[in-house]
Amino acid sequence: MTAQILDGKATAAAIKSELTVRVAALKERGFTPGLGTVLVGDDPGSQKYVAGKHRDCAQVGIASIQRELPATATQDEIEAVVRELNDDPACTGYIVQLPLPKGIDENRVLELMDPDKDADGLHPMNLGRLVLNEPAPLPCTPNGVITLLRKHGVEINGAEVVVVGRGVTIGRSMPLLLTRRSENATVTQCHTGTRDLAYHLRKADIIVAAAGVPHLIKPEDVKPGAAILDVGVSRDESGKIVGDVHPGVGEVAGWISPNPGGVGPMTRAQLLVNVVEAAERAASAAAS
Ligand SMILES: Nc1nc(=O)c2c([nH]1)NC[C@@H]1CN(c3ccc(C(=O)N[C@@H](CCC(=O)O)C(=O)O)cc3)C=[N+]21
Repeated sequence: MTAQILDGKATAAAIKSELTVRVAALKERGFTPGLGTVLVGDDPGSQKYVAGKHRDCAQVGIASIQRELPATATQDEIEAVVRELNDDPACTGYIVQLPLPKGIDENRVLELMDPDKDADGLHPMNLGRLVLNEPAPLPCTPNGVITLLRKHGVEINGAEVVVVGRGVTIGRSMPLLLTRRSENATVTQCHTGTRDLAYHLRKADIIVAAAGVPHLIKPEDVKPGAAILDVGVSRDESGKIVGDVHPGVGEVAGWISPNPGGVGPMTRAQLLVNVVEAAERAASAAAS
C-alpha cells in the first residue's frame, strides 16, 4: 500500500485563486489589502520565506510592504517599525518574521503589534481569543493542517490525533484548533519529555509531526491507514529540507503530506486568508 498525498501545493493554489476573486471585490469597493513583512537580519532561510510571501501576494493582488533591518538592529529600532506599520493604513496585516536575533525580546515585539493587523495569529490577544472561542486570525500552520485534511476528506471528527511538539507557532495551538466543537478531535500532545512516544503514535488516526527532529516518525510506529502531516523543517548539509517523518512511513500510512510541498505552502495560503479576512473586516467596519 502506498499512502495518498495530502497535496499542499495544489490545495494552496486553489485557495489562492479563490482569494484572487475576493481581493478583486475588495478593490472595487476601494480597499486594497496590503501585507507587511518585517525581516531582521540576513538569515538566508528567512529571506527565502519572506520573498515567497511577497510572491504569493503579487499572485492574488495583495500589495506588499517590505521592511528590512540589519542583524544589529536594536529593540527600539524594531519596535519603531512595528509602530509605523500599526499606523500605516495601507498595511492591513503584517508579520514579524521569526526568530528575531539573539538579545531581542520577541514577545515584547509581538505584543506591540496591533492585534487587528496580526496576519500570523500569534499575538497574545489573538491566542487568547482562540482559547476563549472568540473570532480571531488563526495561527497559519495549524490552520493549514486542518484545511489540508478537510480538503482531502480525512475525518477529523472523533479522530485520535497525536501532536508531536510544543513550539509556539504550531505545537501549542494545534490542539486548541483540533479540539474545537467544529473539529471534535481527541488530542494527545507529545514532546521531548514524553516517556514512550511510540506508544502514543501507534494509536493515532492522525499524526502532526512538528518536533523539528529529522525522521522522528518511523514506519513501525504508525497505524496502517493513518494520516501523517510532516511539519518538521530541518536541513541537511546541502540545505535540502528534511522532515520529521521517515520516508518509509509512506508504505504504511493512508495519507501523507510531502515535505516540501505539503504544510509549507498551506502556511503561506492561510497567511493570505488572514490578510484578506482582516481587510474584509476593515471594509465592512468602514461601511457601517
Ligand atoms: N512570523 C513568522 N511567521 C511564519 O509563518 C514563519 C516564521 N515567522 N518563521 C519561519 C517559519 C517557517 N515558515 C515556512 C513557511 C512556508 C514554507 C514553505 O512554503 N516551504 C516550501 C518549500 C520552500 C523551500 O524549498 O525552502 C514547501 O514546504 O513546499 C516553509 C516554512 C513560516 N514561518
